[in-house]
Amino acid sequence: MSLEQAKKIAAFKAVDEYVRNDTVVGVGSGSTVVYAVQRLAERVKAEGLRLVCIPTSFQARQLIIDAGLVLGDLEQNPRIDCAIDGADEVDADMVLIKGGGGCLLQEKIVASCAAQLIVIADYTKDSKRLGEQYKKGIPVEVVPMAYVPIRDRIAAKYGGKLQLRMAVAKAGPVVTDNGNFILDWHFPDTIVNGWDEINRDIMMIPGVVETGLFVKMATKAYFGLADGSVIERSA
Ligand SMILES: O=C[C@H](O)[C@H](O)[C@H](O)COP(=O)(O)O
Repeated sequence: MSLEQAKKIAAFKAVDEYVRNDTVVGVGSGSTVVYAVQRLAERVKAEGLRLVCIPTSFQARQLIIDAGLVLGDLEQNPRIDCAIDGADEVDADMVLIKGGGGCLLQEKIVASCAAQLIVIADYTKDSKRLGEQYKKGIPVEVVPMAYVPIRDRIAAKYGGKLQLRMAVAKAGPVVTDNGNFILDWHFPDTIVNGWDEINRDIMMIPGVVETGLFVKMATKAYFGLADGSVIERSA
């Protein structure tokens, strides 16, 4: 089974188990969420479900609109029943790295408004510790004018290297949906836990907007496996 199939079975299972009539759904970002939106649209059509979908990015908004789903926002729906989102890595304690695709701030806001954050992923995201499989570091979204002092402070305190994420089809850095830059922190592999404190500490640096560390947020994770099965992990 391909990686895409593994993403799809995880996404379908999450939607089937968590979404029912009148659910307000947070729609995450990334390549796995595409399958979740596909399944939401299929079920709306087949079962006549009434759903409201709250996007976590420009991409998610487009997915919702293109699928003909009802688009909502936090002004009208400050309480979300479940947010369904991908992850770059999930550790044994259900700490997540997110933001590999540049979306983390709105994802964390939406997840914080949700009764449940459900992670959907393929088996390459399932790790004992962060950095075991995902090698692109922990994204930190920062106000552009502050990227150098923030970079230097995190490196001085915790070690490792922080790289300004550069755009591919544009000269210069990636600019997030919120107009910010992203520093990817390639943290030293001596850091294996204590992410809650590290996250809080980094968040206190002026100019840090959000980190891609999601600690104590995910309630359940579905991992699609190569053999066609899906395993679940709960917080
Ligand atoms: O910035 C992107 C988001 O945090 C994604 O949810 C995360 O990168 C996982 O994306 P994918 O499902 O494409 O692996």
